[in-house]
Amino acid sequence: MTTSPGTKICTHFGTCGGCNYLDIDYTKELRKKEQTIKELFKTYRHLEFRTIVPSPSPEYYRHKIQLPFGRRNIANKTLLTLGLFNKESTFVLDQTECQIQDPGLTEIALAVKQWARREGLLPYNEKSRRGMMKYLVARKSFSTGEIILGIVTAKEDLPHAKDASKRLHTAIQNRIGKTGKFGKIVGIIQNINTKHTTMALGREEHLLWGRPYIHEHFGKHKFRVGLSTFLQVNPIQTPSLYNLVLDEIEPESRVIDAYSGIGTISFWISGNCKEVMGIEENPNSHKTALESVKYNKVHNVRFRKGRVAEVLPTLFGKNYDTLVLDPPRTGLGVEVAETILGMGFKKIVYVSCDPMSLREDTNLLARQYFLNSVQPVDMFPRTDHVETVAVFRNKNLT
Ligand SMILES: C[S@@+](CC[C@H](N)C(=O)[O-])C[C@H]1O[C@@H](n2cnc3c(N)ncnc32)[C@H](O)[C@@H]1O
Repeated sequence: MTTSPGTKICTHFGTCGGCNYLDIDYTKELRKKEQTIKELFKTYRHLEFRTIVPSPSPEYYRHKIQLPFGRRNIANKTLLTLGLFNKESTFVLDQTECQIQDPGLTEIALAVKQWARREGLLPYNEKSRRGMMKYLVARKSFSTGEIILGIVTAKEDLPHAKDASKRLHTAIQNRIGKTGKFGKIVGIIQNINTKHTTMALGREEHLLWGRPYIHEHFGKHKFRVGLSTFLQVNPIQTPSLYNLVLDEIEPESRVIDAYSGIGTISFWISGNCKEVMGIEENPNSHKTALESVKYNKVHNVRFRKGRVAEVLPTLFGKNYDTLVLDPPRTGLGVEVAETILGMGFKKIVYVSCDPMSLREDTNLLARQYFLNSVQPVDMFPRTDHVETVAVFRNKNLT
């Protein structure tokens, strides 16, 4: 079996919970993903299945990492590890390489692990609730190469925080060098998460060095992105995804962009719209979206903060004709679907990162909307995940 020309299979493949398809040719992987979507939606009549959009790069595309710290016996020594969980989620791998992460982020992860070992820091243990180090979260801008990283700790008092963070900065600089080949570190943050939860990030942040955001560009729009806001992890493929949404927006449309994050889709489609209203619950994402309105001098985009289930009904009767949806993996659920059915949008463009919840939501919307097309987009090469853009039309308005 072959992968893309020149690709060697990662040492962790088979054990690591990250990749599923490193051992097959990328074209074969794409056909498998297309088949999954076709199979799931085969009972929908008159549906147009579009060909999957391949990622421009099936390797090194992830520009955000969220890696847990763990502990392993390596060469008869118990050592702190940093990497993804194994497939069975029973231990954290000692990551030495990764073929889907941006190489700069892999270098950062290696530097952080060496630093934590030298400092004698202990990984947090969920059972005993002892230890300090929970996660490394890092994000790199595709357009500027800027990198921020967050060390997530279980307690506030990182031992000798000031000196330890200086040593961390030096360790990272030494690892990634000054040529810019791996990117440029602009901020180091301590994020404190005292809760026993599956969420990586806590609410409290201390800036240890630099600034807490990177500059990222999408098309002609610029954003300042922090650690805790959502951003597509494959920025190389994101323009293709957003263009598929834009293609469905008729000129002078009045659009609601629900689950808008920092507003990247809202800004992307704004040139074709009379008005766009984004809805987002994460306060940091909402704040970033508002700042971006000023920063980019865009006058037809607005944002409301809150849960879609609560904000959407307040926009009833305000003449929005098109709804863009980009929910988390759980999808819309009954309450939001019922609200949508009561609002009479002409068209719905649904960006989904989970085909199963997309199918459930399609059934919920079926009373008033027929599914016109599904277009798979490969945002997550080498993994099982596949993104889909689905277009729905109102049965009463076509
Ligand atoms: C898949 S992301 C999409 C973001 C954006 N469209 C983009 O392309 O970057 C989903 C977003 O929905 C937000 N979210 C999740 N549940 C929500 C809810 N019930 N109401 C409003 N926003 C929600 C998340 O914070 C996240 O920013």
